[in-house]
Amino acid sequence: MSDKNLTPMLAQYHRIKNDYQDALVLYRLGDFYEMFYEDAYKGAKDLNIALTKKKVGKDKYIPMCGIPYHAADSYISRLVAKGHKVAICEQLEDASKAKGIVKRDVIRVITPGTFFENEKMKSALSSVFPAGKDYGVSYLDLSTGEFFASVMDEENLISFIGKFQPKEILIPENRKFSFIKENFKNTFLTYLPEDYFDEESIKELLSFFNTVHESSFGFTEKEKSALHASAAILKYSRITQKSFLPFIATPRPYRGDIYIRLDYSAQKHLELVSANEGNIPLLRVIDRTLTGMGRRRLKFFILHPLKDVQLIKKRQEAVEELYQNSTVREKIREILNEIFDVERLISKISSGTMSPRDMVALKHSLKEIQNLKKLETSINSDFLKDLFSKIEDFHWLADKMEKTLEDNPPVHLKEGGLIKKGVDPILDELKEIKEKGNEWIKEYQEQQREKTGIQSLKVGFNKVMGYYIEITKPNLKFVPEHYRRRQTLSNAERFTTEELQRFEEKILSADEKIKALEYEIFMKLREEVAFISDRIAKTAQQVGILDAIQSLSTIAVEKGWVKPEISDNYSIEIKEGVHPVIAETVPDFVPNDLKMDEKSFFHIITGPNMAGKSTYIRQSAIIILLAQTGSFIPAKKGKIGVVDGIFTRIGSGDILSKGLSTFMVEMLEVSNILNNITGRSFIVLDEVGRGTSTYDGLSIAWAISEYISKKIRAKTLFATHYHELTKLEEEIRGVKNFHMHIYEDGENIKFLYKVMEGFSNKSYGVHVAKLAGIKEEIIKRAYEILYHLEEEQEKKIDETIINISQKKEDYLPLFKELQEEPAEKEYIQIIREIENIDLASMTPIEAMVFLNEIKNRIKKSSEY
Ligand SMILES: Nc1ncnc2c1ncn2[C@@H]1O[C@H](COP(=O)(O)OP(=O)(O)OP(=O)(O)O)[C@@H](O)[C@H]1O
Repeated sequence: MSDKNLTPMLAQYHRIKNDYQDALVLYRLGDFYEMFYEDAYKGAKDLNIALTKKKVGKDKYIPMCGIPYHAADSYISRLVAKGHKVAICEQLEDASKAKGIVKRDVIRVITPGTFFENEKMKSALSSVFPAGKDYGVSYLDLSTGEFFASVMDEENLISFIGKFQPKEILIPENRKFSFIKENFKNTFLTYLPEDYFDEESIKELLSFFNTVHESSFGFTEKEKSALHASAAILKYSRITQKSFLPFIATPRPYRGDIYIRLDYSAQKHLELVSANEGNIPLLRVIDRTLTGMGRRRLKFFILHPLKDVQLIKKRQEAVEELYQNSTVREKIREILNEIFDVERLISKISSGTMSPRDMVALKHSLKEIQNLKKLETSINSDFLKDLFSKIEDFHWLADKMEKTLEDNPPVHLKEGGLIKKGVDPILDELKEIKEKGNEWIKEYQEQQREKTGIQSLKVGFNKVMGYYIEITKPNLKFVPEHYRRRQTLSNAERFTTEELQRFEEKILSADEKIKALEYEIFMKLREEVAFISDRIAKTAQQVGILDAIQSLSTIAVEKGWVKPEISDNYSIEIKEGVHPVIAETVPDFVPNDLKMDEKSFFHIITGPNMAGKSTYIRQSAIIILLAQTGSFIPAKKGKIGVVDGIFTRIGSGDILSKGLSTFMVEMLEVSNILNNITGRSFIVLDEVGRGTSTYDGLSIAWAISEYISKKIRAKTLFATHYHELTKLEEEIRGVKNFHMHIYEDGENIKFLYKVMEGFSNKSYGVHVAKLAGIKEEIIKRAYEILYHLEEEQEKKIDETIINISQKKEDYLPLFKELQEEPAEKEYIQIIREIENIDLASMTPIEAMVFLNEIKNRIKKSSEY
């Protein structure tokens, strides 16, 4: 449609919409935001509101739906949560004063990753830029200003996204990166033109942070792609947020290499920060933080256990100090309890969304931070000393805010009542006029009562009429002539006088001036704070770390946890460890030990269903993880030789949602583990091989166990129902059998939840079926069948195992070849497999999975 055929309003709408094709344009019309055309269909559907029509000419209508301006926030939240981008198109001039069509433009685009003021959404952005086989990746949380970037491989990238859970990921438009989509179904991908990531954008990034050289951010030459990713994230934020752009801290390198490898599966399986339905995540159980900053920092600690013994010990000393010194700990907690989320408050400053009440909250927090700073002299550990030295005292600013701002200001900026007396002489004078005005009114009312003799005469005010004199009907006969009638009510009439009108003008103009001046003074104060917001943000960060540390000390005191001994040794020893989450809900939780060293590092754990195997192997991983974050541990005693990664393969998780078969997902996860482990890793395997036929499953479980225990020698806990695996103990040094102890009394068994040496050769599956209430006659029959099968199988398996063990070379020639010339053989094998695949019958996902597997295998082979 050409502009000529459109009404002026629609022509304006089309011009604006043209620039925001990928967003829903909310077009302000009086008290409503309207959506038109396609946007109206989408909006009405996703908000479940009525789709209406707008008349745009004779017999011409277009689809429309609208949301009220004053309730827009909640509607916008719903649209953004559904993955829409929402362009807010405002009226830029007063409609009553506009000549012709009111000027309008988009003042901000809200996207899933940039809705920073919405606390529920937890919006954050990431961007990914390819760098050879690696990726530059950047993360920005606009609600706190936290901004960091790094370069990493695909596995680490998935783990990174899993840890930080950005709501929106920015990607160059010619790339697909479908592995991101596959792993993070609920994350929105935004494809951006290449120039968002180019050198020019890096220059803009540098100038935004007033620096001329990239090295000032601390990135090395090799990390250039992290800058490309950061440049895109900043550009996108600036373009979408416009004048609403909040505070953004200088980007810093995220040094993944000081942390252990904790892949995405392990984060999920161990239920660290989020859990499957019905379960509670670890973080929620151990969180004793008192501020938003602390909560975020504790979450970071849990997802980033450290590798370096010295770093762990330093943090541990801090936790220990506050553990022992209850006076200082309680004092710190008292103060933290009074501190608001300063990181969030600061981010609001430059976006202009900071309300007077936010400013009072900031003042209050800065005062409390000053009290915190006073505790510096009571602190001894290096870690806390260093932390306190970085907490800046902003009492001068808090004092200034105290002197300037009213203690209980209104919510809105333009209502007045923000600024205290004594700040500005002109403001004081105006306020005096206003106050005197109230007295004047009282006197005037008295005077008029006397003059007219009407005792019920009232001088009142309302927004529409201004000041008036109200006289009840029976007294109308006494009204003097110079009174001018303004309004008739049912039982009274309202009048004004020249004198009263003159007074009104003076008062109202004073009021307007007061509001304008108060606003100006507030904005000046806000600017002053904005000027040093990066310094305040740095202090807030330290307060967050302190909060996380005290939280670890507090939970340790509360639950009687102990400080583990951390070392570079290979061995791990945990005495009477418990699962910190399950022990909360199970009243008589049975503690268990774990002892691993060079002679016993691959533990095969057997035992019936429901006997506590999974709980035990997960609790061991969680205890090691906690120890390496510097935390105390839920045990009687612990000696932890640090691990460089925690890997898990547990349960079936979200297999169906991936559209892959159970077994395929299981094997993908195992393949990832095998590709990334070292001799210093800790592995938890729960029933690997269960998803396929018994013999396939057993063979794979057997081969994996051999590989890990012989070649890699990584500490492993393997819970399994394949009792045949327990034979490995005789075969391989370091493999040891354990079982969950059961008390057996005839047909009845009792779970004791105790891990004991040796294996259990019974699975008690039929017994569990009985517990579940399956009919007695079926249970009886099952026992009969079981008895025969067990006898048969025992014989067979024993023979087979002797054969595999003694004549492995004869039975498995390929196995032997692989061990001798692994790389070449693997390459030949891969070529053969590629020749044989039937592309036509593969889905794109299967093809991707195949390709990914090949890639991993080539990578693995080249490492031999
Ligand atoms: N140490 C313990 N002390 C007390 N109760 C426990 C202990 N460990 C586990 N339990 C209880 O037993 C239940 C089953 O534990 P878990 O899931 O670990 O068994 P499992 O042996 O892995 O079973 P399956 O083989 O069926 O997966 C837990 O939900 C918990 O209630």
